[in-house]
Amino acid sequence: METRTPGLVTATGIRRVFGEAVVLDGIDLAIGSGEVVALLGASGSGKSTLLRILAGLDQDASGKFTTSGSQAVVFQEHRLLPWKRVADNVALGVRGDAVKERVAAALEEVGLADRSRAWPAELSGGQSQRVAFARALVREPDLLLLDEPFGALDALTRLRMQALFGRLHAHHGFAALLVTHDVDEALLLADRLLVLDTGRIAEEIEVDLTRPRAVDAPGFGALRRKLLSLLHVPASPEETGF
Ligand SMILES: Nc1ncnc2c1ncn2[C@@H]1O[C@H](COP(=O)(O)OP(=O)(O)OP(=O)(O)O)[C@@H](O)[C@H]1O
Repeated sequence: METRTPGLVTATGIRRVFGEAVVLDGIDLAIGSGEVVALLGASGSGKSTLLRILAGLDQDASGKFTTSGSQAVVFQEHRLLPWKRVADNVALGVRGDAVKERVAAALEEVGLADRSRAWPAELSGGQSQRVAFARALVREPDLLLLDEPFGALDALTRLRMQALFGRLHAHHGFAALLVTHDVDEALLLADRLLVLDTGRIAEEIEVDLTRPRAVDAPGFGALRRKLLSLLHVPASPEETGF
């Protein structure tokens, strides 16, 4: 694993308003080298807004933040250019030496070495999202910003993609901020969880589960129940009532 820059993101007092609505109201956040941080919260709690601010895609927030190292972003939708073949999509905007070889290596890593000449329209949703990951990897990011990257995939493909993410992280050691609605995904992948509620980070949880992780490993269920309760989701038979 390569050595990465420590303290990739440091944010203090991030505030974002849309008209009258205060969406983020003083967010403090730090992401260290190689750390995977999952960001959870109800729909509309401001997860994507925070990710967009950190990615530099929303420049109208107040507060302070610094980032160091290189970044890549993966969205829920793959955002491939339909008129470019897979390899050309991955290579888009990449500079430096041996781009062709780096693109081939990234496609190999996501299991799509044989689809480099395909058009995006010829790929399944899961394959398209693999290409989106290859496009991020080829930039050799210190930090990946992931906005529900598996949210549009069917349940089985999502599990495969989570495993792929785990392998890529173990190999490359990038840090990641993972916006997700999926409690199991957060517990499988993250070192730390942040729960957004009414504009603030309401809860921060260290995930002290050993790796490799599995949903039926000891401790997983207890953390899952705690997280669902923080997210106000009924989990026990008494709460679900059916
Ligand atoms: N460009 C915008 N203009 C006005 N309001 C916006 C804009 N972008 C986001 N918002 C509002 O900010 C709030 C937070 O939106 P955001 O997309 O960050 O939430 P989220 O937690 O990612 O939601 P979801 O989980 O449903 O994707 C919402 O109330 C949304 O309507």
